[in-house]
Amino acid sequence: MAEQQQQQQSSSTSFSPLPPRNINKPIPIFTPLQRLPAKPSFPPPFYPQDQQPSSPTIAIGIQGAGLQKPISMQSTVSPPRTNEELTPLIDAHILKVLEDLNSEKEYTPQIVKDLSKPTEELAQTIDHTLLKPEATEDQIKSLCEEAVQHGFKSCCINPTHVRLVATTLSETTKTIPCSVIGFPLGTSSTSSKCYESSLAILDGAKEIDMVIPIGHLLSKNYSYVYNDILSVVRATKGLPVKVIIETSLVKTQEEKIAACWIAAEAGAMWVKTSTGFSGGGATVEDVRLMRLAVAHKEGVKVKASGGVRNFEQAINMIKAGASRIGTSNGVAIMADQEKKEASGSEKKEESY
Ligand SMILES: O=C[C@H](O)COP(=O)(O)O
Repeated sequence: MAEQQQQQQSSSTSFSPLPPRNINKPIPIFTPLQRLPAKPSFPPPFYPQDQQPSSPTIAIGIQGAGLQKPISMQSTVSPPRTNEELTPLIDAHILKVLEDLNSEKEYTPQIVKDLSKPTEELAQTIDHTLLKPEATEDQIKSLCEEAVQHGFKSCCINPTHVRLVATTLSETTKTIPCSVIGFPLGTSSTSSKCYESSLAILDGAKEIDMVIPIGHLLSKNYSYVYNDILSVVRATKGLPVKVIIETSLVKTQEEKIAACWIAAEAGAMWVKTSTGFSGGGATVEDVRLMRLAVAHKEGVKVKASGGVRNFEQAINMIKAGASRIGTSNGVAIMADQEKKEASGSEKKEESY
């Protein structure tokens, strides 16, 4: 009875944002009901007019997060864009980008001026990544140590490791925690992605890398994809969101351009090629295409990720238009050239 009352109270309490979490404090143990904030600090997902859920009680996945009693939540924000509205805009954009692709002569990277050797500037383009499910705490700590040592931009990890990374990196501002969301499939509900993002941010994440619902993109259900990204962007309250398109599963240039346009329009700051978990990674062609596909939106950048193993590959990605490299080979990338230089000077010495 008391539990029932508590649930009812919880569903009718006025909403307030989650308090900031002190990352140095031990994590309290929550029951699912307690863990759920009285009201999520993210806005409810937006449903296009043509895709309103049949019952408002399923509009947000709160039941799955611990509540027995469904909560009715209707968005008070103006309705998002419908497929009918989005499709002609996307089709026009596809034509324009394909034209640009054919006519572009030259591109000069704005970042990393010296492309001949690893520099601090290059290190600051690297998201030092460990996303394997079996990653141990010691390996995550080593990831942080390497990132600090080389001056990488971020440590990119799964949400379960964000708190450890935030604590380990608390002395530095140069390297930040970056959490993947809906990773690696992108198939979790929009509400789950929002909630996952909110918790990751409370744990200390400073950037969010989310995976799009790929099947919805391939079904040309553009409004679903737009809504998914927009909801996460709003949940992150101004932190940069990178949108992973998973280019190995999105076969055509048209679909990749559509994904980039939607991400940029929905407020993402980055489009990112790959998770590294779906059998393919970043290619120079995709990075170039994605750069052109977001060029209309000032400030939106491209992250190349998946399969970038050495310095040369990293530089090729930057030359194609990547401003960030997501890689589990950051140390090798920085060492690669140093090794080449060392063996070069040995050869010189030998020849004297
Ligand atoms: O998001 C980044 C990727 O998972 C990194 O892929 P990688 O392990 O092939 O470098």
